[in-house]
Amino acid sequence: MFVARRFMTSSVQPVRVAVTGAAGQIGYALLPRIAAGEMLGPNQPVILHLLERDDPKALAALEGVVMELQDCAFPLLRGVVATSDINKAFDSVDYALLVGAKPRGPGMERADVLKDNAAIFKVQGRALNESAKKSVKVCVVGNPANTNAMIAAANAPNIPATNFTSMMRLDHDRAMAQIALKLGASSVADVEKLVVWGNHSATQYPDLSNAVIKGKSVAKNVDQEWVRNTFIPTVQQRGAAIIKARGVSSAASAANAAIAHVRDWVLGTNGRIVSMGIPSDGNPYGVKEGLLFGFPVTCQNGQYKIVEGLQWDEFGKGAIERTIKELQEEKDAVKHLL
Ligand SMILES: NC(=O)C1=CN([C@@H]2O[C@H](COP(=O)(O)OP(=O)(O)OC[C@H]3O[C@@H](n4cnc5c(N)ncnc54)[C@H](O)[C@@H]3O)[C@@H](O)[C@H]2O)C=CC1
Ligand SMILES: O=C(O)CCC(=O)C(=O)O
Repeated sequence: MFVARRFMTSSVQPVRVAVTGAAGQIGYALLPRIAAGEMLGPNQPVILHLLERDDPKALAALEGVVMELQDCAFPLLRGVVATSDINKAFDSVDYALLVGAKPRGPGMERADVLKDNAAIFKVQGRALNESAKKSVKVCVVGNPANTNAMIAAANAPNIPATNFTSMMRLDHDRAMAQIALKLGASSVADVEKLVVWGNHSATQYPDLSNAVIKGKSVAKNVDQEWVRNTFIPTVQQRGAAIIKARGVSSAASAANAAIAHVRDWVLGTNGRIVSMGIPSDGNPYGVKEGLLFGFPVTCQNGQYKIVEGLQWDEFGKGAIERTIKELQEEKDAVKHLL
């Protein structure tokens, strides 16, 4: 299936954005926002490349999504390629949001979908290598996101490994919201210098030890009992809580986080710290190399940079060790795909 539509001309050249799993629930929440300019800015026209499984139901649903995108009459949307052909989907793309994968159900951990999903990311890494621009920026959302991003990078030798990132932003935003709720911040945006380290899983370490609200230390205004027994488990288990409540996994908040992840990477964070899953090679924190790990970063001119100099206390060191161990176990389980 191939659908392309032109609307109007502009002096700014359109960029190509691939979204996999485009007919899924995150895709449905994500695509109108990309087409509206929320991800790449209000002056940047886009051509969407939408990939779905070669399955009649999935492709019929995708056709419906394309019709709705047309019906929104987004001025920045300069074309839509809707396809189950992976090379067409990644042809000359500047950005790729790899969302399409099997979500976990109630009672499962994210690592439980590793076996089913890992193979998808080998194929997609290879196809990106063959068809995408060498400068393509990749954000992996499909779970387990960190390890999937590592697999895709390992199968795309012509694209810099640093261009493959995984989404930790939902965890970051969840943690910001919990702190703002606890301390009655007038806006979540007042919470700064928060970090979510490690894996997008129940071993992640949401770390508020450096966080501030309007310059005031968060850690000094909350007790350790709340941090360890409420804040950290709430953030770590939020995905499961949403699956339990909705019957399906988070979609609106996941799409929002994907938009924020790519927007900040491309347009910059103005000095604010955000959490991104990035290759651990050469990191200043002594995290084992060869992993895809959530780090604090700032972004400028389309590049991310790890924020240096943050400290972990003994509790933090233990948490970091656990999340490294889990990522290493995931890596060992997929070594045949690397
Ligand atoms: N990193 C994060 O913070 C989050 C990750 N997720 C993950 O995102 C993924 C997608 O979630 P939903 O959209 O809710 O799932 P969904 O099941 O609603 O949609 C997934 C879509 O991907 C498609 N798909 C599956 N394999 C594909 C392939 N090889 N190529 C192209 N399309 C393919 C399916 O046909 C389906 O339309 C899941 O793995 C989920 O666990 C979800 C929320 C947050
Ligand atoms: O939890 C899951 O497995 C799916 C959604 C997700 O990753 C999340 O909400 O954090």
